[in-house]
Amino acid sequence: MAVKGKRQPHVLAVPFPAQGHVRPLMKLCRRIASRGIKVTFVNTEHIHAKVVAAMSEEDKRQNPIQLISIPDGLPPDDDRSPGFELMESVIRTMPGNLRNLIEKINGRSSDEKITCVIADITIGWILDVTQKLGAESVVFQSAAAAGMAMVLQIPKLIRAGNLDMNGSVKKNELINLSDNIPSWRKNELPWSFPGDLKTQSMVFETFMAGGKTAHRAKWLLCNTFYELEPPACNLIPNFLPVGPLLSTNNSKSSAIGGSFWLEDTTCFSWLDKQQIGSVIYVSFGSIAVFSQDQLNELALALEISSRPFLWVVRSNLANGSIVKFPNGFLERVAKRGKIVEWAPQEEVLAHSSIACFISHCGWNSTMEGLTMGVPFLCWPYFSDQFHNQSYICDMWKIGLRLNPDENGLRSRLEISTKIEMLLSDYSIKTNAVKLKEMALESVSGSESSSQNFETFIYHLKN
Ligand SMILES: O=c1ccn([C@@H]2O[C@H](COP(=O)(O)OP(=O)(O)O[C@H]3O[C@H](CO)[C@@H](O)[C@H](O)[C@H]3O)[C@@H](O)[C@H]2O)c(=O)[nH]1
Repeated sequence: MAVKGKRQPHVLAVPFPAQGHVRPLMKLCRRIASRGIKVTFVNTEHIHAKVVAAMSEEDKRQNPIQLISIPDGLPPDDDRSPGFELMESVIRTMPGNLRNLIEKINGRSSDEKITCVIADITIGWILDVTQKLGAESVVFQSAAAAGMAMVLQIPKLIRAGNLDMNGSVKKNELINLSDNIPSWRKNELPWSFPGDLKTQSMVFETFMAGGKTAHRAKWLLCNTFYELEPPACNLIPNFLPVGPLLSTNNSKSSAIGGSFWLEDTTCFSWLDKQQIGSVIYVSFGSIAVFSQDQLNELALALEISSRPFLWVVRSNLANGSIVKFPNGFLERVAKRGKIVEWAPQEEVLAHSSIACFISHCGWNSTMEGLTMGVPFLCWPYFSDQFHNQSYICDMWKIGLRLNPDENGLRSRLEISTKIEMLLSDYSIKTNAVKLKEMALESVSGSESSSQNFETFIYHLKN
């Protein structure tokens, strides 16, 4: 309950413009809104259009948060792939656009005023602008607490000579934050863009700036739970892990919101027809791309495995080319394979027919898979995904790595062999079930993430 005479809370949420950032923040905002707090969610115009297009009419009617947009400064025909141009444009245009937006909202009436801004840590520096307009600052991390801890340690790592000013590891050594957090290797840091130093420097700079602001923020929220990564959580001041962030309803639609593509709900009737614990789910998030050779190897591995599979093949998965499958592949696997452009992933992973998850180890996929007790076959692509793989394989022991050959390819033999190894590994399955129980406990009643969320709601209202 808001205290009489106090301003009504009004939260403005600002994600970084990418699928893996928009979706978890939207899940959090839905939960906040479900507690009677007004939430306005700001996407770039380009992403706003995608998000709205992927919502059903019912979702739009039921959506408890207000969706609005600001320009991203890029020309309409830009493909807005994560990289230098997008980052540069966001840095150049977002502060001014947000200032104008907040001034406009605040000017409407005192009840409308923005009281709190939740910003993704990648663009955490915008909080320097919004704080001047009277809004409290809260930082959100859509990846692991370990990544957040790493960002906060950047100045120390530069002073110690571990990192240079481009965010590269100076001495070709491992970066270690604590004995119980997997080390980071060269090119596997959250800001790493191997082979593209210009983009990496810019991303590194924004992380550094976001980290500085985060030290001054009231709270640092994250889609993790304390029991999953205690040493990393302990390194972060004012930290409130509130994960796993799950969809708030079971309507088997895109009602969580925040999806950039229309979810193919025919997955459910297909999964219903498969045996319990039999289906290989294959999905690489929203950014990872593959060479045609690598796509062929994966397709042929799924064929060799003889198991049912559900494979998410985005139209842009083949690195700018049209996706092609090996000759006759689709016909040969037609009876046991389903290929979709975008799946309702969280619900798919929760389905009893799923046996394992071939994943790029994006943090959202990692949290969703572990919350559903699904073992992983890890295929990281860039950035934090390598560190997530270390968590999965070495720390939590709920998955296996895929090793590339001398040409950098994961061969059909490697993939099909590891699928069998994974599915016959009893200890991995047992660990996955234990972690699922831990994850679900953390969001139930009196447990850690649930309590942290209550603390945050109380703070917003009082
Ligand atoms: O068919 C699909 C495939 C994915 N998803 C969802 O899309 C999100 C994808 O997020 P994630 O698994 O984190 O992958 P990316 O899209 O690659 O996410 C980016 O953002 C993450 C969070 O910061 C980072 O961990 C990743 O490395 C980075 O690539 C998840 O919620 C999935 O459930 C679907 O709904 N349907």
